[in-house]
Order: sequence, then structure tokens, then C-alpha cells
Amino acid sequence: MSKQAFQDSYPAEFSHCYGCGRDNPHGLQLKSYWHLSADKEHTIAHFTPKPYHTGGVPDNAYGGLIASLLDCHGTASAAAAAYKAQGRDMGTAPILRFVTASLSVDFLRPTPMENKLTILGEVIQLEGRKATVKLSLSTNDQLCATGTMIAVALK
Ligand SMILES: CCCCC/C=C\C/C=C\C/C=C\C/C=C\CCCC(=O)SCCNC(=O)CCNC(=O)[C@H](O)C(C)(C)COP(=O)(O)OP(=O)(O)OC[C@H]1O[C@@H](n2cnc3c(N)ncnc32)[C@H](O)[C@@H]1OP(=O)(O)O
Repeated sequence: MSKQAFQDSYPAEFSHCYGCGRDNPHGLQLKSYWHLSADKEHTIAHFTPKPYHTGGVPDNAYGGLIASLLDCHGTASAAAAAYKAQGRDMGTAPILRFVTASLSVDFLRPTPMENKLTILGEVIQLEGRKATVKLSLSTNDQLCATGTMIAVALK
């Protein structure tokens, strides 16, 4: 299985995303990978907030940052799962790219700053152009946020 980040397989013209574009120097540059645990196949990404990613309280991360991390990890996970379902390596033609149609986030507890965050994804359904992705964000073994995304493949 490839160790390449999903986002590093995107063509250059799709690499400017604020959340995950490798060619966006002002963005978060999130990188997502397959992650095989004992029972399930997940996707995983890590991110360590910088002091300027805080919300109203300096010790805690901004909720929009958390939503952004789930957003980009979710669409990347949808693309990876769709390529896998077609038995193709990511990035091979025809290009499969997903955008977010809906994203709900439950903020379960404040997310501490300057800790490494772990974002997990699981594509629970792939049907036609639509993927449903379950998402979570945790740190220090504490679940801070969960999300559900509907991602739709661009025509
Ligand atoms: C990113 C910019 C968007 C423009 C894209 C252009 C080029 C960019 C290409 C690639 C991007 C590359 C890298 C980006 C990487 C990550 C980005 C991070 C994620 C984002 O930040 S991305 C930005 C925010 N995102 C949007 O900017 C989407 C705006 N929106 C639309 O562009 C349309 O709205 C679309 C495409 C979503 C659907 O439109 P459509 O006409 O293609 O398809 P249609 O409506 O037929 O839906 C097909 C099936 O999805 C179901 N469905 C649709 N919407 C649903 C909903 N809300 N809830 C539940 N189910 C839904 C239908 O019910 C049907 O299901 P069924 O087949 O079962 O009937």
C-alpha cells in the first residue's frame, strides 16, 4: 500500500486548497493516509495547531480549524476509498475528486492547543457519486470532536 499522502496524488491544479493544498503556503497542508488497525481500515491525518489557530480562549483550538481538518480529511478519504473500490492507484486517470456536500461537527470537549491532533476517517458508504464519511478528532486519547460528511464526486 502506498505511503504517499492522498493529497500528494492530486494534480497541481487541485493543490491550492486552504486545508490541504501542498501548493498553498498559507494553508494547513493536511496529509491523509490509510491506517490499518486490527479490525478496521481507517484513514488518518495528524495536525499540531500553532498559537494563532486558537479560538477565543488561548488554550483551545478554534472550532473552524477543527471543521477544516475534518473537511479536508473527509474529502480525501472519500477519494481514496473510491479509487480503492475501483482497484486503482490514487491519481490515475480518470481523476476522482470529491467536494463536501454536507459536514456536521459535534464539538465534544475543548481541543487543547499545541498538541498533536489525530484525525480519523472511515468511509461507511460509497454509492454512486456519494460517499458518507465518519470522522473524529482526538488528542491524548481524548475524543474532542466527531463529524459526519457527505462528499460528492465531481462530474
Ligand atoms: C472546492 C471547490 C468546489 C468547486 C470544485 C471545482 C474544481 C475543484 C476540483 C477538485 C477539488 C480538489 C481539491 C479540494 C480538496 C478538498 C476540498 C475540501 C473540501 C471542501 O471544502 S469542498 C468546498 C465546499 N463544497 C462545495 O463547494 C460544494 C458545492 N456544491 C456543489 O458543487 C454541488 O452541490 C455538489 C457537487 C455537492 C452536488 O451537485 P451535483 O449537481 O454534482 O450532484 P447532485 O445534486 O445530483 O448530487 C449527487 C448526489 O449527492 C447527493 N447530495 C448532494 N448534496 C447533498 C447534501 N447536501 N446532503 C446529502 N446528499 C447530497 C444527492 O442527493 C445525490 O445523491 P443520489 O445520487 O443518491 O440522488
